[in-house]
Formats: sequence, C-alpha cells, structure tokens
Amino acid sequence: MNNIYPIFDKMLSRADKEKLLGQRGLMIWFTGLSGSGKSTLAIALERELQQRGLLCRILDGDNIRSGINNNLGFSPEDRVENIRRIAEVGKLFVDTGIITIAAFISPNNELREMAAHIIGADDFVEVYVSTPIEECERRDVKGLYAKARRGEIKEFTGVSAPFEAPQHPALSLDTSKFSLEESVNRLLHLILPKVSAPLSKE
Ligand SMILES: Nc1ncnc2c1ncn2[C@@H]1O[C@H](COP(=O)(O)OS(=O)(=O)O)[C@@H](OP(=O)(O)O)[C@H]1O
Ligand SMILES: Nc1ncnc2c1ncn2[C@@H]1O[C@H](COP(=O)(O)OP(=O)(O)O)[C@@H](O)[C@H]1O
Repeated sequence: MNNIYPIFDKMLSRADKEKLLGQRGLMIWFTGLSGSGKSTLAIALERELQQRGLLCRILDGDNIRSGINNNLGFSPEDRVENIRRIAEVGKLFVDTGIITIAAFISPNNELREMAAHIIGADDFVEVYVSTPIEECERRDVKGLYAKARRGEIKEFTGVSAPFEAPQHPALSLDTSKFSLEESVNRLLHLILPKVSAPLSKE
C-alpha cells in the first residue's frame, strides 16, 4: 500500500457503533443457484429483523451488478472480482454494526472462502439455499434457464458453468421443501442470538 495512510486508529470503533445501534454487525451470506430463493429469503428476513428493531442492509445483484460491479460479467475471473468487491463493501457495513445480508450465487468454495476471509470468519454466516436445479429451472423466474438451454447465455451457473455446494454451511434451506415462513423461522433461530447484543470489547 504505497503512500496510503489508514486513519482507522482515529475513527470511532465498531464497538461504539454497535453500542449506539444496540446490535452486533454480522454478514449473512446466501449462496445458491439462480431462482433458488436467495433474494426472496433476504427480503423476508430483513423485514422480520427490522420489525425487531434491528438494522439491516441487503446486498444483491440488483444493487451491486447494476452499480459498483456494472463492468463485470460471469467469467470465472469476473465472478472472483464480483465477490471480492461485495465482500469488501459488506465488511464496511458489518464494521458499522449493520446486519448485512448478501444474496449472490457465489458458486464455489474458493469464492465463499475469500468472502469469509475478507469479512472475518467470526462475522460470516454461510446459508446454503439448496433448492435443486430442477425446481429452480421449473420456476425460471427470469426466463434465464430457458435462454441458457437454448445457448443464448454462456457460462450460466448450473447449466454451462459449475455450482459447488458448500461443505459446512451454518444452515441449508431447500425452498422446494420449506415454506418461506419455515425458512425465515429457521434463519431467525440461527441469527437472533448472534446479533442481539453488541460486541463487548474492541
Ligand atoms: N451466466 C450467468 N450465470 C449466472 N447468473 C447469471 C448469468 N447471467 C446473468 N445472470 C444473472 O445474474 C445473477 C447472478 O449474479 P451473481 O452476482 O449472484 O453471480 S456470481 O456470484 O458472480 O456467480 C443471477 O441472478 P439470481 O437469479 O438473483 O441468482 C442471474 O439473474
Ligand atoms: N418456499 C419458498 N421460499 C423462497 N422462494 C420461493 C418459495 N417457494 C417459491 N418461491 C419462489 O421462488 C422464486 C425465487 O426467486 P429469487 O428469490 O429471485 O431467487 P434467487 O435470488 O436465488 O435467484 C421466487 O419467485 C419465489 O416467490
């Protein structure tokens, strides 16, 4: 870092911000195929947390790939850069004490491990939305699977690009088996104890 002088030691600490908010910052990282339910779960979870007085921020394709990452595509290299920037931005939110909910395909362990490393393993909760591809394709919310099958989209995850399932997610949710309400209840059970109190030190 040539000629870069961080000012972190002069800024108010994360603990100060968490005390102000009365909550602990955390990254909830959804991974899964297109159409598996990541965005739907993120939105429903945010509403439930906000109703409990907890401040959240969703990061997903709509606010990231149309903005900060609008120069990136879906090659393996671009997916790495996509996830790297998302993790760096996510870390800023987490360090502000905000419960941050990321909804990205993030299709392999290396990408997710990079995100966890940038954010910090203690602040990173991996949730695998494990809905089978058959169901995602049946839903085909955006018509992308049909286009991919016709060869109109290259490197489409699950069709012409790989998806590697996480090995040890904190939670797996198959939305073809669980209702949205059931999934959100499982998420709340996992997350509420982790975010309800600010960090005591720092
Ligand atoms: N080639 C290809 N492969 C996969 N997905 C594609 C592709 N092209 C466009 N889309 C749309 O982009 C959304 C996935 O973006 P992500 O940023 O989550 O992908 S990744 O984490 O970088 O793999 C994904 O949105 P979601 O349905 O929300 O997952 C798709 O709508
Ligand atoms: N139990 C469920 N949980 C979540 N989504 C569901 C469920 N059942 C059906 N769906 C539908 O599946 C689709 C998932 O799309 P979306 O949330 O955009 O997925 P992703 O963000 O993973 O691409 C939505 O149209 C949603 O209404």
